[in-house]
Amino acid sequence: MNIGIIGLGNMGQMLVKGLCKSGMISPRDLIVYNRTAEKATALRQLYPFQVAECAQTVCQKADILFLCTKPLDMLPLLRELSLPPHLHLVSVAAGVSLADLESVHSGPVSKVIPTVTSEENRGVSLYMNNAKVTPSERAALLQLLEALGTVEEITEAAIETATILTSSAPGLIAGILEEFAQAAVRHTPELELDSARRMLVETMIGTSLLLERQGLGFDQLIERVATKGGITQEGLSVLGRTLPRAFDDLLHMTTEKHTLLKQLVRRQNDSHTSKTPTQKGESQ
Ligand SMILES: NC(=O)c1ccc[n+]([C@@H]2O[C@H](COP(=O)([O-])OP(=O)(O)OC[C@H]3O[C@@H](n4cnc5c(N)ncnc54)[C@H](OP(=O)(O)O)[C@@H]3O)[C@@H](O)[C@H]2O)c1
Ligand code: PRO
Repeated sequence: MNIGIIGLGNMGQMLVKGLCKSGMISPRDLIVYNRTAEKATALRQLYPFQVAECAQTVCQKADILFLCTKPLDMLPLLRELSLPPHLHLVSVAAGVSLADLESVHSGPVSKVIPTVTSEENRGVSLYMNNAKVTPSERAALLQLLEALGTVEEITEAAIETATILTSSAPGLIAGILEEFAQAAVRHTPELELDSARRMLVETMIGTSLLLERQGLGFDQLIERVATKGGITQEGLSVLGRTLPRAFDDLLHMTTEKHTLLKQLVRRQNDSHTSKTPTQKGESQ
């Protein structure tokens, strides 16, 4: 099976690395195109994938096509291409709905929200597909996504909040840890910032292992750490007072951003469909 990838930024590169590292595919099964050709050069030393001279070649050669451009680059690019009717199109763009994708492709369409952690074959891919995706196309895609970690089938109604929990979360967790390290150094200048960061990274990895290998729930882990009447309990009380508001704000603002992005994509689509065929021809 030829797996096409258009766009070799964070997500395109994650797909190359995650799929190849998993052993599920050979790099030669991948056919890749990026606007800036040089981006493929270094990665190709490690994973000798096929490089296409243009996006159209990827569409012609691929059995399944991962589109990994930014949301507002996606529909304009798709409109420039001549898509084979049976090509299974897989968009990874936040804010681009199945309906948006169906407006440019009459064949099978899936939407996946991957995560950067899948580069290490761990993490959650969110997945949904339209009615044109056949059981065998779905199975083939799920097999690839399962090589990248776990898969959660999701609805449009839940995907935005789930995106924050799975796909934004690696960046958000890094942001939280950085704030934690900075606060520690503000509080105790004798502690070096890099040392605080190292302590937190190792502690986070150990915490993840306890949660996973011992199957502990968050509440059980808290019980094992927070001695009754002890120090950690004081810290947890502060978090209980301050974090609900912070996370409510975070979810509110990220939902607003999703809404704005969806409006921009919709507007882009509307302005295209309202143009006359002559105007469309002129703008190409
Ligand atoms: N980053 C994440 O963790 C994450 C997670 C889930 C979903 N997503 C979604 O994934 C998409 C990509 O995000 P990203 O972080 O990977 O962005 P990115 O690093 O900016 O990568 C986008 C890539 O698309 C390429 N591109 C743009 N227009 C193109 C065209 N016409 N033909 C070929 N290639 C083109 C760009 O090429 P150049 O090199 O020329 O700029 C760039 O390499 C977004 O839609 C985002 O919503 C991202
Ligand atoms: N990265 C993309 C963004 O920040 C989508 C979720 C993770 O827009």
